[in-house]
Amino acid sequence: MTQDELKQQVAAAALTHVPHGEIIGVGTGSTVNFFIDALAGIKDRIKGAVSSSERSTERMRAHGITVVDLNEVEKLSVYVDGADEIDPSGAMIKGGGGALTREKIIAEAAERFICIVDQSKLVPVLGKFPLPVEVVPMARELVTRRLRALGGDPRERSGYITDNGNLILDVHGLQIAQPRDFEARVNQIPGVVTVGLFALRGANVALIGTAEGVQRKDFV
Ligand SMILES: O=C(CO)[C@H](O)[C@H](O)COP(=O)(O)O
Repeated sequence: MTQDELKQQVAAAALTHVPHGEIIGVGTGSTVNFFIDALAGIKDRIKGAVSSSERSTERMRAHGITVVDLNEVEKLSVYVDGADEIDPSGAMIKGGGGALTREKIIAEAAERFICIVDQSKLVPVLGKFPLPVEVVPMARELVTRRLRALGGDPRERSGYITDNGNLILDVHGLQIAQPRDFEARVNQIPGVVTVGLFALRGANVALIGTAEGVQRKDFV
């Protein structure tokens, strides 16, 4: 099976987690694109979706899925999103697609985070994928120095501006053995908008696309 087929398979499996008559949270990325396309087939089952990026909003609207402002939503039981890496505790690196801030906001608002990944995203320790950090432009050099002091090699994502008008530093060379501690430390650097480490609020369920079918992993 190709990687795209694995993504498509896991995206279809996530439909069973979509609650009837509710608004759901929808993430960003190529795996989520397959989920949005599958969701279109059952769009009458949901009231609408909260979107984590302009790209996902556009794709959902093209399918006739109603996109709702998070501020108008009282209850969000489920958020479906991909990840760049996920470790055995359900902690993730996200933000390869640059949507980490809105993703983290929606993840925090949701009762359950359903992570959809193909098996290549499973890692024993987070950090091989460069950790994205969204930064207010005037703090670029300050945050770069602080991240170096934490052992990383931050590199600005060239020519990229987030949906919120900020830049992204991709931090190479990390081995994040204590993701919750590391997330808290990076969050505290002034100028950091969001670190793409989702450990303090990790996944509740991972659906993993493998050549042998979709596997499910629950995290406590
Ligand atoms: O965090 C994300 C976007 O900001 C994505 O979930 C992550 O990059 C995975 O993307 P893909 O499904 O394309 O591999």
